[in-house]
Amino acid sequence: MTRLSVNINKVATIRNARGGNNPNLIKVAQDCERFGAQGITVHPRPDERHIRYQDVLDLKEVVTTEFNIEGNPDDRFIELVRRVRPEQVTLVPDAPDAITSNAGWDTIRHADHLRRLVDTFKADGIRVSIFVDADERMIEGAKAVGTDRIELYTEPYAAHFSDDQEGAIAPFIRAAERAQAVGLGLNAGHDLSLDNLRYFAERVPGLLEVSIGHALICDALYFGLENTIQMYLRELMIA
Ligand SMILES: CC(=O)[C@@H](O)[C@H](O)COP(=O)(O)O
Ligand SMILES: NCC(=O)COP(=O)(O)O
Repeated sequence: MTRLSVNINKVATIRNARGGNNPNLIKVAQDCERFGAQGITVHPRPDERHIRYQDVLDLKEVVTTEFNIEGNPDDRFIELVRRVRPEQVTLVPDAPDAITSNAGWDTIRHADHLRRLVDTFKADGIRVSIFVDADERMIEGAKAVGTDRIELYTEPYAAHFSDDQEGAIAPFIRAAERAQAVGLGLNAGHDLSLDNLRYFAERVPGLLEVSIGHALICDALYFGLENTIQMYLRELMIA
């Protein structure tokens, strides 16, 4: 079964808009878990425009499901992750000025850097996932640096889903098969939604986890957080 990790970045974005503590990120994380989420994902960025570094420390005290910290491994991020020791760290190569993550790693060009990071985090007992495009060479490169899992960057799938479902999913099926063949665990995320999630989860083999934030929090405005999480979980309950 594919697990749902709820990315709560957008909740922090709303909180930060007024400088107070409404909505309370800690309570939202706990409620996501109570409503069925099997993990909590955060993606702190250097400008702390949504998740603050202190949030990550505070969340560590309360999250009882899988805690997944995503981000670009600069020195501050590495120090934070090593201090918090979440169940999983996901390495994402996003530039500090990127609006959101917009590409996976070139795991061949950055092999030495990634290998050092993987070794460091694994020595701390943290599972490592590397964010990659649905490109078989990049998956083989990820395997070569010793990561436990990869996270497939699903924005291209989401962008093409409405006009060509089969074409949109094809590279992701190939990528997943490659990951399985080389023995890597498989996560996926970015722009997954109630529209495109079931089709993805039904067709991509070995999908262990999806992390979903933007669309899920938008849906919660209409359906409420509890209903929304249940709706996403239903999309993942595939016989
Ligand atoms: C790696 C990934 O795809 C997500 O973590 C995404 O980057 C969410 O970040 P934002 O909420 O800042 O868009
Ligand atoms: N890793 C992807 C993630 O955490 C959430 O991405 P999105 O659903 O906010 O696009």
